[in-house]
Amino acid sequence: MQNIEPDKLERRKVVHVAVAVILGEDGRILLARRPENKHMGGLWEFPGGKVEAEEDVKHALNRELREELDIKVTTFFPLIKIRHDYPDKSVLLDTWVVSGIQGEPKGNEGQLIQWVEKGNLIEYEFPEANKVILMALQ
Ligand SMILES: Nc1nc2c([nH]c(=O)n2[C@H]2C[C@H](O)[C@@H](COP(=O)(O)OP(=O)(O)OP(=O)(O)O)O2)c(=O)[nH]1
Ligand SMILES: [Mg+2]
Repeated sequence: MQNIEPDKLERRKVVHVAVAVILGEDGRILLARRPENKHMGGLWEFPGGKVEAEEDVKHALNRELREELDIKVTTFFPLIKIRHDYPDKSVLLDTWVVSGIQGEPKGNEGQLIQWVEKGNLIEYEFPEANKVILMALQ
């Protein structure tokens, strides 16, 4: 991380993000590629998005996967929460394993999606905060 003045960091609001490690029946994990024009654009991510004001994180998880992938979540459990300070933004990645879904995931917003073997995840370029998620999955 670049240097960010400590008092500036303290005043920042943290963006709460619902993040899904979607496990297929064959054990592969679903990745999506972030659009170029967005924060962390062009990098691979676990699907998900911002928790809205007054929204419960579980609701956000279900809503984001319906919006982004057109699937329904049936089984999920918490994995890890990661607070990370990017130079321009602070996030709380509220990360869940989704082990049951209904429907076949589609890149509903034009994003590339790909099922990846756990052992091959290291070949993909992720945002910095994801390192901890990748470690938690080992
Ligand atoms: N979904 C997701 N976001 C991640 C990951 N790693 C990571 O640093 N982020 C960051 C990037 C963004 O700053 C933020 C998520 O925002 P987002 O752009 O996905 O939010 P969203 O789906 O609600 O989209 P929008 O509000 O821009 O339309 O979290 C990840 O693995 N998955
Ligand atoms: Mg998103």
